[in-house]
Amino acid sequence: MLYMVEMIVQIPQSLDPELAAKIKLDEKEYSQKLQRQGQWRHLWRVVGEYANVSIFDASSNDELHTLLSGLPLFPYMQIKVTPLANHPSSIVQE
Ligand SMILES: O=C(O)CC1=CCC(=O)O1
Repeated sequence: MLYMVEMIVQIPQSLDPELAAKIKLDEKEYSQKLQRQGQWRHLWRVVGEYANVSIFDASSNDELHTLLSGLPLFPYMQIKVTPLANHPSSIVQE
């Protein structure tokens, strides 16, 4: 199943900058692993915001929740999930 996932990152100013840098590196590694596995299909930056829009492919809501809650930045993000269905006019059916 495909999901549109919108993430807004809000790292507190009080967080140690070295720790913040480490979490961002871990986030990159984690996201690239999921992208290589095909579970994180698209990752787009929202222009002008510390936010992204992504497309995930997960077998269930529970699997998606596990993937998202494993994000190193999870404690510092607002996440909105929208499940996607095929559009009848689309020439690509997933
Ligand atoms: O910078 C972001 O939008 C948060 C993020 C998600 C995957 C990644 O590598 O960074």
